[in-house]
Amino acid sequence: MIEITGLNHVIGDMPILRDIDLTLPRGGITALIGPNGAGKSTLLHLIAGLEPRRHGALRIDGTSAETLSRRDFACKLAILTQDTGVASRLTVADLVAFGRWPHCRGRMRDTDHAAVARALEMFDLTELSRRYVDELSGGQRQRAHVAMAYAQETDWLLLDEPLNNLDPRHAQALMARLYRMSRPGPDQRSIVIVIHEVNYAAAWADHVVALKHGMVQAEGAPASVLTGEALATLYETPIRVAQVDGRPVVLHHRAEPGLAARDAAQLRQVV
Ligand SMILES: Nc1ncnc2c1ncn2[C@@H]1O[C@H](COP(=O)(O)OP(=O)(O)OP(=O)(O)O)[C@@H](O)[C@H]1O
Repeated sequence: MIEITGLNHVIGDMPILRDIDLTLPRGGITALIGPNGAGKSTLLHLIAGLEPRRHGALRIDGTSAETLSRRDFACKLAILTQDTGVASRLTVADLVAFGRWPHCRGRMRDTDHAAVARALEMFDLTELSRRYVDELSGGQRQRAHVAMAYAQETDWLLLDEPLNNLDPRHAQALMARLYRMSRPGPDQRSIVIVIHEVNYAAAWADHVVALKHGMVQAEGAPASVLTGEALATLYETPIRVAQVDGRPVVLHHRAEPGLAARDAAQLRQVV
């Protein structure tokens, strides 16, 4: 598990994260949700050591983050940030191979090539492997970056909005793969994922953490965090939640009750 205690983060004189005490369970999918600017990316960056942590403690699977070397850290935890940049004149296979750097330091062995091939296959990229990354569509490029993080073969996978640019088929396929790899087994991964479309959290997450104004507003199982009342408070907008197949379905697109029926009635009158 990842244990965060007393985490505070300030940029200039602006508090970004405040008094975060959080335990992210090992195995399964933890979804980080919350409005724009809540501090979700900052929290992932601090966990991954991309930004210096000045206040608070971080333990990863029982080991204090300070005692891990950069290389050990990179073999334990991979992060996909929102700002991946576009790697020009790099093929998909080359990009994914970057995920092997902490293991091979640029000297790819058979095991590294095999890991790259697995990652390409896992994310439906085998046919695109020789294409240049800057010639891919946004969704294909996003999948290539997720594959790079996956190829790092770490216990922990931190993904900041990996569903960006993905169409429903690929978004669902990605969540299904993450779900499968996070189930118990010898290669079980622990996934922490920032998601804006809360229905993907509702459908796939085991644990949900809701952040607002740099603080944890709620955490727990999807059914306990993804209620209409809690989400309306979190996002400061009307939100209704229905139940389908025993899981919450979040209706945030037009949440006023009866609106669709009234629209339809009005339309009938016009016609
Ligand atoms: N480099 C920076 N300098 C100043 N402020 C920053 C910097 N990076 C982030 N912030 C501020 O920190 C706060 C949290 O940002 P963060 O990106 O962590 O939020 P988020 O929850 O991931 O948002 P989003 O959903 O929009 O991606 C925001 O108010 C943002 O403006």
